[in-house]
Amino acid sequence: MAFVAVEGIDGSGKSTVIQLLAKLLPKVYVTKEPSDGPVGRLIKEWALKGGSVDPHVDALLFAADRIEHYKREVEPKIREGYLVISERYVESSIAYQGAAGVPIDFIKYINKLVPRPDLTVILDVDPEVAEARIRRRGHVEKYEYVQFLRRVREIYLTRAAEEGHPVVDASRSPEEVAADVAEIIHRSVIEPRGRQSLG
Ligand SMILES: Nc1ncnc2c1ncn2[C@@H]1O[C@H](COP(=O)(O)OP(=O)(O)O)[C@@H](O)[C@H]1O
Ligand SMILES: Cc1cn([C@H]2C[C@H](O)[C@@H](COP(=O)(O)OP(=O)(O)O)O2)c(=O)[nH]c1=O
Repeated sequence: MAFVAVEGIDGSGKSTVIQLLAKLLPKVYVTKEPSDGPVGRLIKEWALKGGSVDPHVDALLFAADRIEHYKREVEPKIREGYLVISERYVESSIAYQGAAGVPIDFIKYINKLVPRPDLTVILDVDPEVAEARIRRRGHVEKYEYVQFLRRVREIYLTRAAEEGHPVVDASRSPEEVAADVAEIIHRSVIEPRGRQSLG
């Protein structure tokens, strides 16, 4: 049916909001990157724990995981008629590996093998707020430090302006954020498909 990517820095509330979206929208299939596949596991067990010496390696691994994720999981579920919502997709690589110094043209090029989503929504929150939320959650990972997340946020917002991605204020309650995101998905993804099927 359609494919939506929900993006934002760690602690912006993606997982929390996506769980609420699954209750607000029809026939939702939830997935995420890095995936649970072999490349995704390598990323989580090695790259994100500081194993990789160069962020280009991270970009390549995330791109490889994404191709596998899209072809094995996302594409089949779209064909089965689901509204597939992925927590993170290409914009995460552009924002995070871009902030780590990898040229954005390189990141775009290695992600050419997967299609653009029907919609990308950016959850936006001050990195200090996000960091405080993460601290309450527990483990902090390689890419989760405030000054780094400030650069990640800037790239997300630049990309949103360039590509027309809607940006949602994620500093509010999960319910308010989820209601806004659901309305955006309804307006730009679900309703246009309803009109198409009406001919
Ligand atoms: N809107 C919110 N307001 C306050 N706390 C939140 C909000 N959304 C999520 N949290 C909390 O912040 C932490 C990170 O949320 P999570 O959904 O895991 O973020 P992400 O998936 O973007 O890293 C969790 O402990 C969660 O309960
Ligand atoms: C998908 C993706 C994630 N990341 C980073 C963002 C996060 O800090 C980290 C893990 O993603 P995260 O959403 O935090 O997964 P989990 O909740 O399982 O820890 O990977 C990239 O740097 N590039 C990417 O392309």
